[in-house]
Amino acid sequence: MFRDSQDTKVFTHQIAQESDPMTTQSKLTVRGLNFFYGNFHALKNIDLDIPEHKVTAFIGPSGCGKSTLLRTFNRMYDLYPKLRAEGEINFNGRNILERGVDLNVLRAKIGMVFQKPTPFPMAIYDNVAFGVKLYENLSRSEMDDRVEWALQKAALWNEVKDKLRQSGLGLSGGQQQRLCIARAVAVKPDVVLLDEPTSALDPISTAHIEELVHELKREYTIAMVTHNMQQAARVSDVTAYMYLGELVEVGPTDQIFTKPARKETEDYITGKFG
Ligand SMILES: Nc1ncnc2c1ncn2[C@@H]1O[C@H](COP(=O)(O)OP(=O)(O)OP(=O)(O)O)[C@@H](O)[C@H]1O
Repeated sequence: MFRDSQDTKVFTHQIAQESDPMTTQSKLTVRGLNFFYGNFHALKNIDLDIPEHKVTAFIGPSGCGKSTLLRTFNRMYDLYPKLRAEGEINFNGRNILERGVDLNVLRAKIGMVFQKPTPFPMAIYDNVAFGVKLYENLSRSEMDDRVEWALQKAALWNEVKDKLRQSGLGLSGGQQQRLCIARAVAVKPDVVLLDEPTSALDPISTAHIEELVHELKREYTIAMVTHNMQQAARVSDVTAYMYLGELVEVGPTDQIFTKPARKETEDYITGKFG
């Protein structure tokens, strides 16, 4: 657990000693991705590799397309008519934008946590078990084990183990967000997408989630949208800067924040723009 910003710095430094994120095998490979909201061209020719077992952060001014890009990774946009993606997003040997992809399976493999905590109006236990029941036929004791495992992964078990039958809506905002993370990991995904997961949370809950993200990347690949550049610097291995639907620059987080290759990136991260 982070005690103060000094601890956060030490932790971030340790993480920075890990393998070069840009040479790590990629989990999602995006090529020539374009996205349209009706006639509006929201993502323009995106090429990007999301490295396995790393945290990739998307930054950029409001409306630049960060959330849109994240939502293409599990085709969340398919819930709405008139939205269209073209190009390739390769995941486990398949272009997930193709017809015929089973979206339920895709969303189990590429889970998503939203900006506002969204627990289901049901017991804490059932919040975690709900998705698992859709994909697996577990016995009662296997399900108990899975629920405990997921809540442990989300660093929530100790706080809720004595009240699993109480409503998830009775938890604090930070606990609710960890419950949503437990729900996402319970189905054993490969990738977890986090869309501004801490923007509705207080600093202590935010530190909890950031620490959790560090832990989760050991087993999962993480892609995260954040408005908070300090958070991107603290938490991510790779940072991607977007502007007006284009991917301006992507690279190791240390490099993007200290020696960006593009002037536009530098202007944004130094606060001259945006
Ligand atoms: N449902 C929609 N219909 C039409 N246009 C949309 C829709 N959702 C988003 N857009 C537009 O697409 C562009 C990208 O939006 P997106 O939400 O991806 O940006 P963002 O970088 O995540 O912004 P923010 O940081 O404010 O959340 C914006 O111009 C936005 O107005």
